[in-house]
Order: sequence, then C-alpha cells, then structure tokens
Amino acid sequence: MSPRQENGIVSCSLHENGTSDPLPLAYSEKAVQEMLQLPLEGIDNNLVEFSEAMRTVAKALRRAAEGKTSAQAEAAEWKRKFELEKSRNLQLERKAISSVNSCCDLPNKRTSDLADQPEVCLPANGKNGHCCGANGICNHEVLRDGEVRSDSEPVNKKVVKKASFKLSWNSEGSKGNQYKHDVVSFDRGNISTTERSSKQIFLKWDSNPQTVLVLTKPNSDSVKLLCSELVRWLKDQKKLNIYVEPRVRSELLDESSSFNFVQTWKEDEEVLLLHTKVDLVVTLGGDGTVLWAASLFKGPVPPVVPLSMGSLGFMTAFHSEQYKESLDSVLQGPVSITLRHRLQCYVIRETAKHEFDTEEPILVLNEVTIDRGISSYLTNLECYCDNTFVTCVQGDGLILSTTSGSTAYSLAAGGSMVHPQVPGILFTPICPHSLSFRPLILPEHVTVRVQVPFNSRSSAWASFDGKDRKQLNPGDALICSMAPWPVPTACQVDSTSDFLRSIHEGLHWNLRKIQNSDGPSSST
Ligand SMILES: NC(=O)c1ccc[n+]([C@@H]2O[C@H](COP(=O)([O-])OP(=O)(O)OC[C@H]3O[C@@H](n4cnc5c(N)ncnc54)[C@H](O)[C@@H]3O)[C@@H](O)[C@H]2O)c1
Ligand SMILES: Nc1ncnc2c1ncn2[C@@H]1O[C@H](COP(=O)(O)OP(=O)(O)OP(=O)(O)O)[C@@H](O)[C@H]1O
Repeated sequence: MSPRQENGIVSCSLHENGTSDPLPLAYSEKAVQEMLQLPLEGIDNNLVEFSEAMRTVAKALRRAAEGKTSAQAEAAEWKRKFELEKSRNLQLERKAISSVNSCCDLPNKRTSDLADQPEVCLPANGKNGHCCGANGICNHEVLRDGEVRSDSEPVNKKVVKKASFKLSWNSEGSKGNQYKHDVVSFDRGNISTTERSSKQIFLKWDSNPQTVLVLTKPNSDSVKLLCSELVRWLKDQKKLNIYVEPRVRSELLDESSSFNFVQTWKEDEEVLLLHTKVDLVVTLGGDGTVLWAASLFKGPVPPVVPLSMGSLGFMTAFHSEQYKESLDSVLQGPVSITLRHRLQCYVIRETAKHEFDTEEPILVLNEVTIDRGISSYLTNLECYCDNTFVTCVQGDGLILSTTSGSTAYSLAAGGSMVHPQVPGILFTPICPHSLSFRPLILPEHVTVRVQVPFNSRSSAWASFDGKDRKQLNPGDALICSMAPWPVPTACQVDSTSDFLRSIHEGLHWNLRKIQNSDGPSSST
C-alpha cells in the first residue's frame, strides 16, 4: 500500500486481492508518524469544522423549533382566552337583553311560554346583575351557549323547553354582608381570601324537570332489565319525557311496542343539541358509562344522576336498587352536586398551515394519555406549561388528568388522589426512566402543550378517557387546558362524603387492622 496525499486526504491503494504493498524499509515508524501527521491534522480540522457547522445548524434548528413551539403555545392560549371572552360576552349580551324582556318578573313562568323570545333572566334583586343573588348562579346565565332550535324536533312531540334551576353555594361571608367577588381582599394591608372554588354546590330547580336522558351500559341483561323498569316508572309516575340512545330504543321496542313514547335521535348532529332538550341525565352502569355520558356533550352538560351498576363506581354514588328514592329526591331538589372539571384537548398537526388549524377539540372527564403505543422505544415528549419548558418525558408516556380522573389511570401511575372539586391538572408520568420524576399538580388556568419533537424515534399516541386513539407524529402537538363546561354529577350525600366513601369502599384506602393495645408501653 502506498499512502498518497490528495487534497489533504490520505488514501492507500490496495491490490485487487486485498493485499497491500509492503512499506519500504526506509519508512520507520517515526517517518510514518511524521508523514501522517500533517494529513491527519487536516482531517481532524475538517471534521472539527464540519461538526462545529453541524452544531450551529442543530442549534439554529432547535431555536426555530422552540420558537415555533412557544408561538404555538401562545396562539393556543390566545384561542382559549378568545373562547372564554366570547362566552363572557354572550353572557353579558344575555343579561342586557334580559333587562328588556324581564322574564324573571314572572315567577316560575316556564321558558316554553317564551319560545320565540331569547331565554334570559332579569336580575331578581336588582343587584350584582345576577337573578339568583350574589352566591348563586342561574342556568340561564351560563348554559345557553349554542342553543338553537332544531328543525328536526323529535317525532310527534311538542316543543319542550328546559327546566330552569339555580346553583348556590354556602358563603360564610355573605351572612355578614361581607361577601366579596374578589378572590383576594386587601383589608388595611392584610391579605385574606374571600372566595374559594371548592365549596359545596347545591342545585335547586326553579321549574320542574320535564325531560330525562337515560344512558345505559351495553350488553348487560341486568342493565337492560332495570332500564325498561326505570323508563316505565319515569313515564307513568313522573310524567317525564324520555330520551334514550337509538340502540336502547330498539331494545325497548323489541320488548314491547308500548315503549314507543321513548324518543331518540337519528343523526349524530342531533346529539350536539341534546343539552338544549334534556333537563337531567340518568346513567345505568359503572364509571365508564358516566364517561360515555360526558362524551356525548361537547358543550354544557345537564346534571347527571349516576346509578351504580358496575364493579367499582367511583363516580356512581347512587345504588341502582334504590333508584326511585334517589330520583325522587333529585327531581325535587335541592341536591348537592359535584362540578367535575373537564379538560379540553386539541391536536395540532405539524402540517397545519397556522396555529388555529387544530382538529376538533376533545373533552375528557378523566384524562388524556400520551403514550408510546406499540413502539418499543421510550417516549420523547417535550412538555410546556404556558410558554415555559417543563420537562421531556422519557418513559412509557404521560397522563394529563382532571381531579376526577385522579383516582383512575393517574392513580395507577403513582399520581395523588385529589378531591374532584379541586380545580387543577395532574401531570403524571407513566413509568418514567428517571428516578426523580415525581408527578405534579398544575393550577387550573394553565395550558399544557405536549410536543413530539422532530428527532423523536417514533410516533406517540394520545387517547381520551381510554378511547379514540390518535397518532401523534414527530412535529405534532397536543394542547390541553381546562374546559369551560364541567360535568355536574348529583351527590348521594355531598361532594366530600361521596369522595371519601368511594376511596374507602372502592379502593379500600389505608385499610389496616388496628394495632393491639397490649404492646410495649411508652414508659418501658
Ligand atoms: N392502569 C390503569 O389503571 C388504567 C389503564 C387504562 C385505563 N384506565 C382508566 O380507565 C378509564 C376508562 O374507563 P372505562 O370504564 O371506560 O374502561 P374499563 O372498563 O377498562 O374500566 C377501567 C376501570 O377504571 C375505573 N375508573 C374509571 N374512571 C374512574 C375514576 N374517575 N376513578 C376511579 N376509577 C375509575 C372503572 O371503574 C374501571 O374499573 C380511563 O379513563 C382510565 O382512567 C386505567
Ligand atoms: N351507552 C354506551 N354506549 C357505548 N359504550 C358504553 C356506553 N356506556 C358505557 N360504555 C362503555 O362500556 C364500557 C363498560 O362500562 P362501565 O365501565 O360503565 O361498566 P363496567 O365496566 O361494568 O363498570 P366498572 O368499570 O365499574 O366495573 C366502558 O368502556 C364504557 O365506555
């Protein structure tokens, strides 16, 4: 082999048989060293230069990606603010109209009598702009978004309008006329909190509920049996209109044609208008049926009465055998409710032309999970909270959970159990490959962004309340923030008793035999 230098690169010539020329004897090791020194340095210099150039390019790319990520997060935040502002403006508009129409001057006048007028309320006390006083809120003020009269009103039925109700909560301050709307008050330089969001909320009907949607777990004979009994009772004894899913209507009609009073829908679009027709939702099943019920409502959700017919039943406080007593008391009111917050998730594709080009939002009651799917590689998920980098999740994935979902998948992944009335977003890693990655709980006002970086080895997968898996390719992102529409579930006792009962009975939380008193005493 004869080493040659061409353009600063050393090359050796090989014979076709793969052997090389023996080095001339004059080439001592030192000589070789000297000969090779210069060209090798040339290679090194080139490599160093090249790697520096690559580093600069990588840095520029990373900066561009970070810039894009932060711009996307900012855009999503603005979008969220825009939506909140829009709904706030809508409320103000309604209040303004209400002062003209004075609908609340007519106590208990049913809104159906006002079918052609905007359905709004006049402040009853002339104060605060709320018809229900300072520590309450009327459903007319919050639940009217997107309510449009459907052209396809249910077959053979008269137009029925929703029952009105008000929500109220205990406020110590209001007793002494010291009620303040501010979260924090400054009284002579002293800071005190006057308002917290986790008070027990009561629902009181202003007019009687007229329409009930009954949702049932499929493929269960006991559920089917109870469903027909319950539907009959609601119709005959309570004189209520009943809606069920198309599948359930067919099942009921198969049983008897006398169930033809039961209403349903044909098109999926009609489901979007359900909240305008339904006063109350009753679920027959387990937690999965409550999740299913919530998923049908992409906007406001009517109060839900979950009758337990599953094995665990964290969110199903009512025993199904006692459905008559339970429903009697809920229909009569007032009833304690838990406002279960939901998360609103958007997927932004890398190919999106601009930041508002997101897919339809998905609302979750438990959690959104971003995991590695069938890939055997670690996930590589860059997470941002508002515009601040949080961490990179390397492991099996990440759970962004509501506090209601804190007892579900998040719990299994090591997250804390949180009272469902506490607003917040749980940030729980799944099998992180790091010893120090403890779960976080973030405040309710933040927007979390999970980005699959371009250099990720594989795609990630998002699933929503354990359903609807969506592939997230490198460059795609998922944005998640608190949704404006919670799921109000009726309580058996109250929010806190129901939560504690479910962790005791459902999970046997901290169950341990009490220690005997006959051990060593402290004096010995
Ligand atoms: N490793 C896990 O624990 C794990 C894995 C996958 C999904 N899940 C949970 O299952 C949920 C979907 O429920 P499903 O009924 O449609 O599926 P499913 O039929 O597979 O039931 C999952 C279990 O989770 C329970 N569960 C659901 N929501 C709960 C909650 N808020 N608190 C306590 N327990 C709850 C259900 O009662 C059921 O026992 C997902 O949202 C997820 O939280 C848990
Ligand atoms: N009306 C419905 N239509 C379609 N799927 C439904 C409906 N109701 C429930 N499901 C689904 O059926 C599955 C089982 O429901 P659910 O969790 O209520 O019953 P369960 O598994 O017997 O209860 P538990 O989880 O307490 O043991 C869930 O995945 C849920 O999403």
